[in-house]
Amino acid sequence: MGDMTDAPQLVLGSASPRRLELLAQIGITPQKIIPADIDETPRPNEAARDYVRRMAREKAQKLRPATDGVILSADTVVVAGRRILGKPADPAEAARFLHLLSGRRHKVMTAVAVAAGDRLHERLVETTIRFAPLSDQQIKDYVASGEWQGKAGGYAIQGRAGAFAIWMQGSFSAVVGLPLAETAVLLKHAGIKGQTE
Ligand SMILES: Cc1cn([C@H]2C[C@H](O)[C@@H](COP(=O)(O)OP(=O)(O)OP(=O)(O)O)O2)c(=O)[nH]c1=O
Repeated sequence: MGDMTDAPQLVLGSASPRRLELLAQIGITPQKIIPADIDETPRPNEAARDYVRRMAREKAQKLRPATDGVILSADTVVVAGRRILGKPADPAEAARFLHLLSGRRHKVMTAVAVAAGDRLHERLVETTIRFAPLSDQQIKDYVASGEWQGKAGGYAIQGRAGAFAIWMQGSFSAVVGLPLAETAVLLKHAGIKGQTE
């Protein structure tokens, strides 16, 4: 049997292996993966919410002209007070981020954008997490593990940093990079269904 559906093709506009795995978790396999390389510099005084939405949107818009089908992209940042923490550039920055997050509450914001035809829909999901106080040694060991690489805020809750998170309110999948409930709804409206509906 060939492909009997007339569902549009799905293009995942992301280099994140987490986003691909999260989609697989709800039975969605993109036909193509095309990471979008955009300038991730926040504008002066740009609010975190505005920034993360703009990033998700710009990733989708960058791919739109050359890409048919439905495009899914997302962006995740950690927000501590008024500071936006993206992916640390090096181990020293990862350690600085973890010192900042130690013993405090912070937010993880993930925006997801779905472009279909000339329409673009987005959702922003915010999760609040509280970290236990982290000792210098814990931070050193964590940075040495390398798990901070490519992760907003310098940690991955789905790995050993799960032990740092003593409380959270929001969406676990959003923290890992893609809010599954909201993504499923956006994709369904664009004609793409997973195995959960
Ligand atoms: C806070 C946190 C982030 N992350 C990841 C999710 C994202 O992949 C990454 C944030 O970087 P992003 O810039 O959102 O995404 P990316 O560079 O990985 O991929 P692309 O831009 O191509 O879509 O941090 C975790 O995996 N676990 C966590 O606990």
